[in-house]
Formats: sequence, structure tokens, C-alpha cells
Amino acid sequence: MSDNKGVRRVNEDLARERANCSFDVREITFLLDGGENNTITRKKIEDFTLTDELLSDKVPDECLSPKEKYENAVRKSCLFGKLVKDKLLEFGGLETFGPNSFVLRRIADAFFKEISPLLLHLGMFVPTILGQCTAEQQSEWLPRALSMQVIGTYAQTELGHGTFIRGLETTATYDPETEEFVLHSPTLSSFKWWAGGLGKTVNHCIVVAQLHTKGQCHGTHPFIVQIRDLETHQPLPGIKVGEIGPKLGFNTADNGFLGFDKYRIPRMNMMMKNAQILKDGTYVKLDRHGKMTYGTMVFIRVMVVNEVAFNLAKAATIAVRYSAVRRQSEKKPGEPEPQILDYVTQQHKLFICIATAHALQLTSDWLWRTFSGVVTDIKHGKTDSLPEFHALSSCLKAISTSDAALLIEQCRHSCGGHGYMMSSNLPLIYSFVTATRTYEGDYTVLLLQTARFLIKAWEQAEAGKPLTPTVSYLTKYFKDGRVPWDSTSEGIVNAAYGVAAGKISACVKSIRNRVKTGLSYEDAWDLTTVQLVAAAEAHCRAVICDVYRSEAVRLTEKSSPNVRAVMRQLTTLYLHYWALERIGDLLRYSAVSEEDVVALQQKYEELLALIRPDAVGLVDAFDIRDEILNSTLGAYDGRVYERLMEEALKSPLNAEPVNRSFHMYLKPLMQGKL
Ligand SMILES: CC(C)(COP(=O)(O)OP(=O)(O)OC[C@H]1O[C@@H](n2cnc3c(N)ncnc32)[C@H](O)[C@@H]1OP(=O)(O)O)[C@@H](O)C(=O)NCCC(=O)NCCSC(=O)CCCCCCCCCCCCCCC(=O)O
Ligand SMILES: Cc1cc2nc3c(=O)[nH]c(=O)nc-3n(C[C@H](O)[C@H](O)[C@H](O)COP(=O)(O)OP(=O)(O)OC[C@H]3O[C@@H](n4cnc5c(N)ncnc54)[C@H](O)[C@@H]3O)c2cc1C
Repeated sequence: MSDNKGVRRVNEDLARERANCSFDVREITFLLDGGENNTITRKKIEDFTLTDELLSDKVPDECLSPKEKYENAVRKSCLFGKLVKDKLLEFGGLETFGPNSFVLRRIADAFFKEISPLLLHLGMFVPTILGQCTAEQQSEWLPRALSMQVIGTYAQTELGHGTFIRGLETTATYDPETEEFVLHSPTLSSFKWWAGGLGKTVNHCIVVAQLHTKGQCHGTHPFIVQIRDLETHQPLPGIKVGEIGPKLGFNTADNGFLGFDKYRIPRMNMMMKNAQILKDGTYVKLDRHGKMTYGTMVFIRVMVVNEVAFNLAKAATIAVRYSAVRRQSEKKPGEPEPQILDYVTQQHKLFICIATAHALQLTSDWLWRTFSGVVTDIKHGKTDSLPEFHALSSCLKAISTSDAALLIEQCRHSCGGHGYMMSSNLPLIYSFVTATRTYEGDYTVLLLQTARFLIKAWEQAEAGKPLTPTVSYLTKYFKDGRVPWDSTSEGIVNAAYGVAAGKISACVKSIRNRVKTGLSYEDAWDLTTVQLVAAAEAHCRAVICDVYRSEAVRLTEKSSPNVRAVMRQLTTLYLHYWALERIGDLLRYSAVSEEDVVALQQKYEELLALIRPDAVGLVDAFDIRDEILNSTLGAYDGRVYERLMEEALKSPLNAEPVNRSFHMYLKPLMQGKL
């Protein structure tokens, strides 16, 4: 596969796909990056960070022991941290990145095949200092955290409780005599469990604990707690800390446990932006909304939507490129084996992945802008937009993580046996993304939070009160009756809102009927939760369809006709896919007819055929470098079989022709001497 100058050639099928692509790939890259300048900046950063020799591992990470893997991840995290500090700050300072901090996440994937043990430091420790500390506290902690003298994590979840924050058992009892809090873990179930980096890496953590003062409990509050000596790294007296053991993924994140035995911290280590303890132990509540201490979780839920969109784009890139290279079976007797991308079933598996990566990325950009507005409101003392934003970010986090995990697994299936290889990177991408469905709020629990908001919104609509933007559609669909059917993209989005409204209405009726039978509201709610989760999902799907369609139209207003055409094909494919997936709901809540369903299916199959010639161009437009993709199946040049063999030869089992187990066990067994 090399020409005589030693330059590696691109696989011929991939080269042909690229030659036949109908549009300029760079144009879509610019759209996805938010403009050509962002692409230029990203590429510059990638160019000077991804050349480092520390990227290459002689032995694949997956062949190392858990301890070696962790140590390698710490080594790389420190080098990555230094690189960020030295080179990127030189490049213009972190502030110049803005939403481009996503570029850092992208680059980080080239350094860590799994997770950096420092992810929680930058991902949650620093944001919580920014969101929960007073200005004075920030000036104490932020410089130390940013210069990595203090390395931290976020320890909220306990062995006994993750979802139910009010049920956390760790206590922080104020002692006015010494002006200290006494942290204590009264039970085994109160041990902190899961925090990333806690097991071996961090020296500080944010601990969420029940605050007691003057004999009263004031609920959960965050505290900054030093847990290890800065010089020796030994756990401090009164601290019991360790790592929780192997997991499905996240195996380099040293998730940990932590218990306190009457451990004392200074009063000022309580994060005091939203509530304070005065020296004499008086509790002062500053949070007028009541849930401002949940702020870091909301921030991460917003970040996670972008995170999973990017990971789905990686999986789609791997699977589509591989499907263009891989040939299998025959369509007609005697014909050459086709590229597996030519099977319509394969297109059905993969093109929805490309479209969903776009849908989630554009929705994430929109969510980020909405979030910035909410943050500005809060800075001006306005918290009215928080309930709606909590409902919106909760359902988008739940649906995006769940859809992405399912589709990444579909990408793996679509690569057959080779997709099962760790070197394809699909198992690691999946193990990372499937965790996002649970952490930062479980899927069902978050959809029920959204449902709570939707039911209230329905009641407001009934009472003729004004509704906030994302639920204003309820007024339109308030009256019973089926939504008219119209097979245009706009018509499908309207029908999706109609379905959501129909489901919310059905939930309201169920709850009310159950209450009429004498049940309490809580019991009636509980019995209706299957429908409530489905209603929240329908609402969220309508929002994603709406945002994706309108954002794609807006972004392509000035695009070339071919780019506009292919972007339109993808949005239409996405809307048809979901209309067909939820056809039962449409038959129940809209006027769609059987002929309309046939037409939807036919149009969907036509779209698969239209997108087919551009599939490789579309994944190339994600512009994910080989170092970041980290995949034998998905590299730009398509040298799939060569890479699979190269990686196989790196296996430690291939370092010697005969393994010692032959002499120890097999031979004695063969000779009847065991
Ligand atoms: C939502 C809950 C389940 C609520 O439970 P309850 O019903 O018990 O709540 P309450 O009674 O307390 O309150 C009800 C009331 O409050 C409203 N509410 C609830 N939450 C909020 C909120 N957040 N904002 C606003 N309002 C809120 C709710 O609507 C009700 O209102 P009404 O009464 O009016 O109806 C809650 O308890 C909960 O959230 N549980 C989930 C727990 C959770 O999420 N835990 C997270 C632990 S930390 C974690 O998991 C970390 C994971 C690892 C993270 C890795 C980060 C990677 C991400 C990438 C980031 C990249 C960073 C880049 C850095 C780099 O360069 O690398
Ligand atoms: C990889 C990973 C990393 C993590 N990192 C951190 C970290 O750094 N810091 C940290 O503090 N935590 C962390 N967590 C913990 C994470 O936040 C919790 O696991 C998550 O919030 C879910 O809580 P839980 O485990 O208690 O699940 P549970 O709440 O016990 O959920 C179990 C089941 O019960 C259901 N359920 C629970 N409550 C309800 C309800 N009210 N109604 C209906 N169904 C319900 C859920 O839907 C689920 O099916 C991490 C978790 C993972 C997997």
C-alpha cells in the first residue's frame, strides 16, 4: 500500500468515494465548528499538540494491567496538563477558547484511550468553585486549582444514594467553639462512592454533606475538603479513601470511595455563595431559588450533550469508512462482492448515526446559548428561567445519552466481528457513552423531572396562563383532537409536538382518574410514571426535531446548493426515521393515514439512496484526526487489514512463540501428568 516514495496510499474504495462526493467537505466542517475561523483555530491547536511522541504507546493500553493502565493515564494526564498550561496558554489563553474548550476535550481523546484521572478536576471541581464559591473563596482556591497545586474531584454520590440527594447521609456539623465543621460518615451506606480521581489521584474534593448547626439540619451543601497530604500524598488522619475496583469502562479514572471519622475542616471551607454559616453558627440562606447548589450538575448535563454528539460522530466515522472498505457476500450470483455500505440495511444502520450526530451537535450549540442566557439572568438575580431550563437540560441529557449509546452500539454491530476488537475503539467509545446515561442523573429520573414540569405547564395552559417558550406548543394542542397530518418537514415537527401534547394530556387524565378513586396524588403519579417518562421523551424528541430542522436551515442559508441539499437530506432523513419509529404514536395522536405511512417509508428509503454517494464525505466532514479516532477500522487512509495485523502483533502474547503455560499445564495435561 506504499508508493515508491514511502507515502501510504489511501484505500482505493475510499479514494473513489471521496472523488464522487457531491459537496466541498470543508464547507460542512466549518458549519459544524461554528465558522471557518473556529476550524482554523482548532486545526492549529491540533497540529501543535498532536505531534508529541507521548501519544504513542508501545504496548496497547488494553494489554496493560489495571495498575499499569492507571499509571500510564496519570503520566499522560500530567503531560497533557503541562501542555495545556505551557503551549495553549501561550497560544492565547484559555479565555480565547470560549466554547472551544470543547477543542480540549477533542484533543484529550488522543492522549487517553479511556478517561483522564484528572477529568473531574477540570470537569467538575473547577466549575463548582466558579459556581458555588464567593469571590473571596474563588480568589483563594481558583489559582491553586488552575495551577494544579490543588487537584480535586466532586464527591456527592454515596454507596447508599446517588439519585436522591436529600437522602445523603454524610454530615457536616458546625462547631462554633473552634469555628470548624466536623465531617462524619455515620454508616457504611454514607461512604462517598464513585467520584472520579478520588481513588488515588486527588488531594482535595468537593464533598456534599448534610449541614447541621445549632441542633438543626439545613439539607445538603458543598464543602472543599483536603483529603491527602500535599507532600506525601498520604490520606490525612480521619480519612478512609480508596479505589472502587474494575468497571465496564472508565477504568483509568480511579473512581473512589471516601469515609470520614469526625474529620475537621475550617468554617470557610463551606462553599458560601448560596448559603453561609456565621462564626456563631447562624445559618444564612442566600439562594432565593432553593436549588442553586445543584448548579454544577446542570452545567455538566449541558456539556454532556456535546460530549455524546462528538462520540457518536467518532463511531459513525469509524463505521462508515470501514463499510466503504469492507466487501462481503454477493448481491447477484457471480457479481463482485459489494462494499457493505451498498447494502440498504447497512445504510439504515449508519445514516441515522450521521444525522443524529448533527442533530445533537446543533441542539447542543443551541442549548449552550440558552444556558448562557440563564447564567446571565442568574447573575442579575433572576431565577425565573431555571425551572424551564432544568426541565430542558434534564430531558436533553437523558435522550441524547441514551440515543448516542444505542447508536454507537449499532455502529459496532455494523462492523461485524472487527467491531468487537478493542483496537476498533468502538467498545471503549461505547463504554464511555453508556455511562453518561447514568451519571449526572439517571435517564428515568431526569425524564421524570421534565415530566413534572410538563404536567405543571399543562395545568397552566388549562388555566389560561402564559407558557414559557419550550412548552408554548401546549396552548396550540390544548384541545383534544388529532393533529392534522402534513408530510413536509415542518408538518412532521408539528406532529411530533402534537404527539407530545397528546401524551401529556393522557398523563394528566390518568393521574386525575386515579386521584378520583381515592389515591393520593403521589400514588397516582407513581402509577402513571411509565406514561410520564414516555411523555417527557416525546416532548424532548419534538424539541430536538424542531431545533435540528430550524438550525440546519439557518446555518445553511449562505451555503452552496450542494451542501444545502445534503444537509436537507439528512434532516429529512432524521424526521422520517423518527416518524416511522413512533408510527404507533402518530396513528394515535395525528391524522396520518395508512397511505401516508407507506409514503413515509418510501421517502425514507429514497433518502438512503440519495445520501449513499456522500456518506464518506459526510463523515470526513466531522474532521476527526486519526490520533483522536484511535481506530484500526476508521483511519482516514482505510488501511484496515494492515492496521488490524499491526495491532495484533503488539499483543504481549505474541512476544514469545511459546507461552510458559504450555510447559506448566498443557504439556502435563497432554501427557496425562497433570
Ligand atoms: C433531580 C433530583 C432527582 C431531584 O430529586 P428530588 O425530587 O428529591 O428533589 P428535590 O425535592 O430536592 O427538588 C424538587 C424540586 O427541585 C427542582 N429541581 C431539581 N433539580 C433542580 C436543578 N438542578 N435546577 C433547578 N431546579 C431543580 C425540581 O424541578 C422540583 O421543582 P418543583 O418542586 O417546583 O417541581 C436530584 O436530586 C438530582 O439531580 N439527582 C441526580 C443526582 C446527580 O445528578 N448526581 C450527579 C453526581 S456527579 C456525577 O455523576 C459526575 C459524573 C462524571 C462527570 C464527568 C464529566 C464529563 C463531562 C464532560 C465535561 C468536559 C469538561 C471539559 C474539561 C476538559 O478539558 O477535559
Ligand atoms: C462512570 C460513573 C462515574 C461517576 N462519577 C461520579 C462522580 O464523579 N461523583 C459523584 O458524586 N457521582 C458519580 N457517579 C455516580 C452517579 O452520579 C450516580 O450513579 C447516578 O446519579 C445514579 O444514581 P444511583 O447510582 O444511586 O442509581 P439509583 O438511583 O440507585 O438508580 C437505580 C435504578 O433505580 C431507578 N430509580 C431511582 N430513583 C428513582 C425514582 N425516583 N423514580 C423512578 N426510578 C428511580 C433508576 O431509574 C435506576 O433504574 C458516577 C457514576 C458512574 C457510572
